[in-house]
Amino acid sequence: MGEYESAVVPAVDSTAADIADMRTRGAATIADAAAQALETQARASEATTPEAFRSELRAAARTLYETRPTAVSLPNALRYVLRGMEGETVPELRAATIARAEAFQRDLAQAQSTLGEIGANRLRDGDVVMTHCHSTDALACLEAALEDGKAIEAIVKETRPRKQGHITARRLRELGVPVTLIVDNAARRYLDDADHVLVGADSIAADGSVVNKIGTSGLAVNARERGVPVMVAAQTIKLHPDTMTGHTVEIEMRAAEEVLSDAERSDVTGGKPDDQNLRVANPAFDVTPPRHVDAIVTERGQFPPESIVTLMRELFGETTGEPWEP
Ligand SMILES: O=C(COP(=O)(O)O)[C@H](O)[C@H](O)COP(=O)(O)O
Repeated sequence: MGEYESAVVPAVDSTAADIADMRTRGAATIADAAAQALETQARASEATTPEAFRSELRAAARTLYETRPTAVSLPNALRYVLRGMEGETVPELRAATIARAEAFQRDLAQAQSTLGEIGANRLRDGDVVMTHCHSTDALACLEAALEDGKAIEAIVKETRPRKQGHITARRLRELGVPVTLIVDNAARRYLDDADHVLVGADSIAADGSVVNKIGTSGLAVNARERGVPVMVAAQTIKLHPDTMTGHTVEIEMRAAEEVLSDAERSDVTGGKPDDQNLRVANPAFDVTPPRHVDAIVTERGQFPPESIVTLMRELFGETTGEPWEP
């Protein structure tokens, strides 16, 4: 344990646990919660020297960062807040960090609503949209289209194993959108009824590849074959700066129990739950190549995936490095 890790406040640990256990989930929501946790750390810090304050905030950032590896919005949020940690005294550092975290959360909400308005322009009155998982950025596009007075229907993929499609279906029903909920395996059949596939992203790589919930890439391949355009709604916080220098995005592997309960395992193994030759693979995300994506919609406009790198260079320069690095 580093010198300052013990000074990380319980609220940061509980935010980290909520992210790791997916009580807080979805890339934008994770980023928002992480910024909020750094703000809480800044407010609660009992550091008496600027060096101790900075170290505590970095330790908090590291605790948050180590929860889920795939969504780049998390390190991007941490990096953004820590870069604003400026000042010569503890009160100055505290005030600057709090202001920066608050600005981040405001900008995040604003970016989502701007993105929604841009994405809504792609949707016409009467369109049917197929969704996968639950993405607040994707829903922002649908919400803006509804506000424009367009009638929209949705085909919502259940999204195994965690069934985030239920969250999407609930939210869409709250908005008055007629929903057809389907199991993931029915997606190809129902693509014939869809005018768009609309998904979010956890990370977007410099070559325009989209990292999103497992099953997105298969959906995109089928949609391309069926001639249904694939639209990815992703705030620029989803752009992965490290991929500009050749790094790949780590795909999170989650617990076997999400796929197979203990009782099911016992059933499958004929009462031998310790059978080492029954393995469960549970990747949370996959990578959709740019050729299967029609448009990436951000708060800075809509981009063909191949040109997203120009936006990345503009926003991040050549930035890499871990968020907690001084
Ligand atoms: O893949 C997921 C969520 O996966 P999980 O449920 O494993 O977190 C979402 O499509 C993206 O995170 C975008 O969401 P948003 O648009 O809300 O950032």
